[in-house]
Amino acid sequence: MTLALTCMSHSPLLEHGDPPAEVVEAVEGAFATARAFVADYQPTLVVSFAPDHYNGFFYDLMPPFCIGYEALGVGDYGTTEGPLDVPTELAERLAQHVIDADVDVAISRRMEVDHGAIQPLEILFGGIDTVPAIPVFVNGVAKPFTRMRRIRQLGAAIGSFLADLDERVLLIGSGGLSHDPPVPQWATASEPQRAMLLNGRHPTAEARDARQQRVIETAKAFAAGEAPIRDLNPEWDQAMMDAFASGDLTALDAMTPDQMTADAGNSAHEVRTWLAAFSALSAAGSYEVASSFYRPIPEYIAGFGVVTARSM
Ligand SMILES: O=C(O)CCC(=O)/C=C/C=C(\O)C(=O)O
Ligand SMILES: [Fe+2]
Repeated sequence: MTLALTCMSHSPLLEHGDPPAEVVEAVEGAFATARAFVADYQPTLVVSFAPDHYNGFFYDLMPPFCIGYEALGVGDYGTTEGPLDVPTELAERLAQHVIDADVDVAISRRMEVDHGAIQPLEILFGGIDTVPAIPVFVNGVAKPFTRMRRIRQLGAAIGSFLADLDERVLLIGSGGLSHDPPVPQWATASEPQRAMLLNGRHPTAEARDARQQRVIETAKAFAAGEAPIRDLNPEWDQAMMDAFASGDLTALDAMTPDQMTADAGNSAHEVRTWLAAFSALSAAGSYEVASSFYRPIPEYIAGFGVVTARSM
């Protein structure tokens, strides 16, 4: 019936990075604003668009997007491990609706989700099973990428289902604007990294720690100006946020995956979750942005944004 939205960057460095206190305070303030927006809206259902970082989806079978009928947090970077409260029958109806709308979405009856899906739930709701939530995986790190038009169509199909429900639905889009954290790329990966990208499910504690430590060390080097990764791109980020706020999402159809990578980094494709969420929101009619926060934060390797919006 009504739709609202929170899109936010996530970062494995939220608990492991060390930005200046003033920056941490500003980010906490943006989270508090989003929390108040959500508390005021009182959602009865969450639909969460999130990427994965080779914790739940691997190159042995990599869909562009996937609806979870059941889901489990894997517990990476200190996030909560265990089941989300997924309304399975509703998720099944959602997937059927999306497929009927000519978007051939994958489904999972046991979706494993990582910090990308879990951090917003923890930040906004204080836990991963405090509100019914349907997770929708949107590939944001693993080539090949769909065109942005396709993400807009996915969001529209999901939004048209949600807009007819007798529920107060909060849409979440999780992930970066510009950023290029050290997620291995198949083309340049070592053999051990390729084995992880292919099927690295359920790593040992030591293997997970080694992966995580590499990200933490890269963030320190990046903040010192010494990491071989792409710079943040605040102009690109602001243009994306302006486009989402404008309500004209078709303007983003012209973007190409290669240019997005070149402009804003390998993980800038996570912004697809924002497009899916805004496109779903627009299915309920015009919308307005209620709050908007942005900071380029090298210590988090992120052009870091937090936006809330609601249909009018
Ligand atoms: O384990 C690996 O090697 C992958 C690294 C990783 O998970 C990095 C994640 C970074 C983000 O989620 C981000 O900045 O959006
Ligand atoms: Fe990410």
